[in-house]
Amino acid sequence: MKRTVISSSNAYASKRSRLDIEHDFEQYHSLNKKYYPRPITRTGANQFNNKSRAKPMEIVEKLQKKQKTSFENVSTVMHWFRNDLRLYDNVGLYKSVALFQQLRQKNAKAKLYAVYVINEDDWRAHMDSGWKLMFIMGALKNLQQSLAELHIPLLLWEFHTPKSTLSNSKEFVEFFKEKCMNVSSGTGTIITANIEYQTDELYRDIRLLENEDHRLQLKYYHDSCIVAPGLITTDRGTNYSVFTPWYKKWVLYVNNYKKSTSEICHLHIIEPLKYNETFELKPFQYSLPDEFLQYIPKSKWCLPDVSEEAALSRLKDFLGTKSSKYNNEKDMLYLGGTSGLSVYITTGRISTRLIVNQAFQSCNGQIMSKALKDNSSTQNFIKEVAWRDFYRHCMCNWPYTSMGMPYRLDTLDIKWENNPVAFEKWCTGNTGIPIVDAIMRKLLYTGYINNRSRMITASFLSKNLLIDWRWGERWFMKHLIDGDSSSNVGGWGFCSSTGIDAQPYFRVFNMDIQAKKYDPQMIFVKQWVPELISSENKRPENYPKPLVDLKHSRERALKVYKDAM
Ligand SMILES: Cc1cc2nc3c(=O)[nH]c(=O)nc-3n(C[C@H](O)[C@H](O)[C@H](O)COP(=O)(O)OP(=O)(O)OC[C@H]3O[C@@H](n4cnc5c(N)ncnc54)[C@H](O)[C@@H]3O)c2cc1C
Repeated sequence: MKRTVISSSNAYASKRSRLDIEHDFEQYHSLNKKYYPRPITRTGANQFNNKSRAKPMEIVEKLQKKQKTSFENVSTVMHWFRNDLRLYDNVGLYKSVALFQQLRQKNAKAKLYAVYVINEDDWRAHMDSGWKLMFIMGALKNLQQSLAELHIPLLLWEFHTPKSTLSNSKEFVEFFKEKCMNVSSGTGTIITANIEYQTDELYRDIRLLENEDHRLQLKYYHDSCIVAPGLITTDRGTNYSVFTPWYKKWVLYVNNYKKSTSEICHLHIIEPLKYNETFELKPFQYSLPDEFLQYIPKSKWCLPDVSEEAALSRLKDFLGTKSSKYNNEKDMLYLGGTSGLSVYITTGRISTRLIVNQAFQSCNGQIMSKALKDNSSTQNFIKEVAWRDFYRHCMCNWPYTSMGMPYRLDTLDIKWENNPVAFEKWCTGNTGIPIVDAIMRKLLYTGYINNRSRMITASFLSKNLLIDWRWGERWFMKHLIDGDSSSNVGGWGFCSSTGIDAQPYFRVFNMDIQAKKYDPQMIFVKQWVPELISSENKRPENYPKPLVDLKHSRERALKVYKDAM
């Protein structure tokens, strides 16, 4: 990702000024009660497991089965963009164009639109970061231009209510229907959209499906995964909760498609439209409120290029130069050894099908080696992209993990220490453990840290500090440019031993070993913790003493976890 080059002292100065702003650490301690006054309980979560409560994804599928498409009195087709802000290989958009072409044969005046809906309350409830929202706003402007070249206007609708309402509410359904009616001048509209797998979003879609009528028909599609949720099950038809066997099936599934084509994944490319609708391209009037931008360093921030082309060229660069070294370099803290594609993937500026198709070209015809341990660098890169699918599948299978609950419900009994002062020090990079502080400061300053960094800091928070992993999970969402609830919950569950296919509880990262292995010359640490630049082996006065003793805190974690599990 292209970012401004900053000197270490700038980084620290900027972090200090940000500290003055960051005051409400309590918001990370629990779900926001304004939006979730009655959070799900362990019993409620178990209802999904014992099938006494239907999973939202199943409800969507059931409702969709009953649907029939009718073009009667329909004049408008509209694609509703969500986390799929791209033209290239977008299933819902592709279907939208196909439906429109069918409709056009019946109604020569039919129109095709695209829409994006802003609900700031959804952003607040989900703790979307300023970095990510700024990226989305830039991407929308760019998308508006690209769509205009296809003669498709992109509308921006804002849903605001005085009482802070999420989009899974009946108020939203009314708002949405009314907006559609206005666009189609009182006739019917067909909406296409790609499914988002978090429960709030699925319940929003369910509500809309339940309120379908002749004025509004909704068509939802699987798009964000390479293999859609529900397609990979064990031979007994149950859901996988362990990655490796799931991944082997995933590979089989993908290879099966490849047998009949030259590509490994099917891409959905829209043909040029024979359609020449003219309209005035008006700049969007919306600007992000300050509350979402307060954590962004004003003087130095630099967003990655938001265009679809930038995502493609980033992929090309990565596959051309770095991917062959991925196995050795992906974890190094001082190198950019990974693709840096996550913000593009999270916001949907690039499809993971396209990524895997392109990466596959350098895999000698095999997406995975016969023995997993022999996977080449590029094969392992594809495997990482598969982890993203895995976590999405899991969120559909265990929906309570999208409602603030751990996958392993027994871990609710862990007696967290939850020291708010220790939490603040972790958040702001002042724990006195250099590697943790360097990573947390980088996160604050840039909105991005690599996977190893996320694992190190998540392990430190949940094990060494014994702070409920959900505090850290929320902090990450609020500060990551690529914040994605299923991967974030999945990653935190893995590191804190509370989630799906997690590390065993007795695996506690040793911070000294992590530092020696992934930043042996302290290049990364000295960049972000400039206090340590000139300190040979002595701890300088202006750098905090370690918040915990690593050995003692490890033993404490083992005991507390063991007592609960
Ligand atoms: C505690 C924790 C929190 C995380 N939170 C997020 C998050 O909010 N959003 C997010 O996109 N990823 C998250 N991850 C996964 C991973 O760290 C990032 O996807 C990755 O660091 C992004 O950088 P990259 O694009 O350069 O990755 P690359 O190594 O180049 O990987 C390419 C893509 O594969 C996917 N991917 C890679 N590793 C993982 C993984 N372990 N799990 C799921 N998908 C993966 C991502 O889409 C990534 O962009 C988290 C991991 C942990 C341990």
